[in-house]
Amino acid sequence: MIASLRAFLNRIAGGRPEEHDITALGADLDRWSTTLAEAAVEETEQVYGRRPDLLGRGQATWPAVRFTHLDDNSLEGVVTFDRYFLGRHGVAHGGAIAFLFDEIAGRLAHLGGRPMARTGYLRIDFRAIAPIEVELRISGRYLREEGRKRILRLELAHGDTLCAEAEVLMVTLKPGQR
Ligand SMILES: CCCCCCCC(=O)SCCNC(=O)CCNC(=O)[C@H](O)C(C)(C)COP(=O)(O)OP(=O)(O)OC[C@H]1O[C@@H](n2cnc3c(N)ncnc32)[C@H](O)[C@@H]1OP(=O)(O)O
Repeated sequence: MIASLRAFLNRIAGGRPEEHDITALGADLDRWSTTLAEAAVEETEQVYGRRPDLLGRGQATWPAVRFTHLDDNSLEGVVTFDRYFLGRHGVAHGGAIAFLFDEIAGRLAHLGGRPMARTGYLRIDFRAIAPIEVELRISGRYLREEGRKRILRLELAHGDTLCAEAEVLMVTLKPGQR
């Protein structure tokens, strides 16, 4: 279903359907919204975004990263921004890159069984355009750990071109902190 939803969003973003198809699609979506409302559950019970075994952790609105290497202190992977993540002129939206980086930072921060942490800052430099619909490389590693603070470095590259880099602070949550 998630793969279908991802493909659907991509088609919506890249398509210009006929008027009658737009009307029919809206009606179909409304019907499904009603059905899904009846299946609503609490956050702790939901499946969406909670399947690390699936591409994109089982959520359709996250750029689908495929990790090629994971150890306790670093990760590498590939990602393709599809049409849904277009900013303009064939280039990925900067917010999509921020979304990608925050998610990867979350993954990196919790490697090696480290305790739960949240993003304190995510400082991004956009160095070159990140084209959509081509495979890009992502990498992340620990710069240092200081008490509750984990300082991480992330990179997004197209071939030899560095598209974006970020320094991220992840802060270990205190007992009882949400
Ligand atoms: C597996 C997939 C998981 C996906 C996870 C995705 C990650 C996310 O998106 S999390 C959502 C976005 N982030 C948030 O909502 C966080 C909101 N902020 C907070 O909750 C808090 O500010 C929090 C937890 C980051 C830090 O607060 P708190 O626990 O009170 O820490 P606090 O005692 O103030 O600071 C601890 C240290 O971090 C430093 N610090 C905290 N925030 C910052 C910051 N923005 N800039 C610089 N330093 C900071 C403090 O200076 C302090 O340093 P030191 O120990 O040297 O004095």
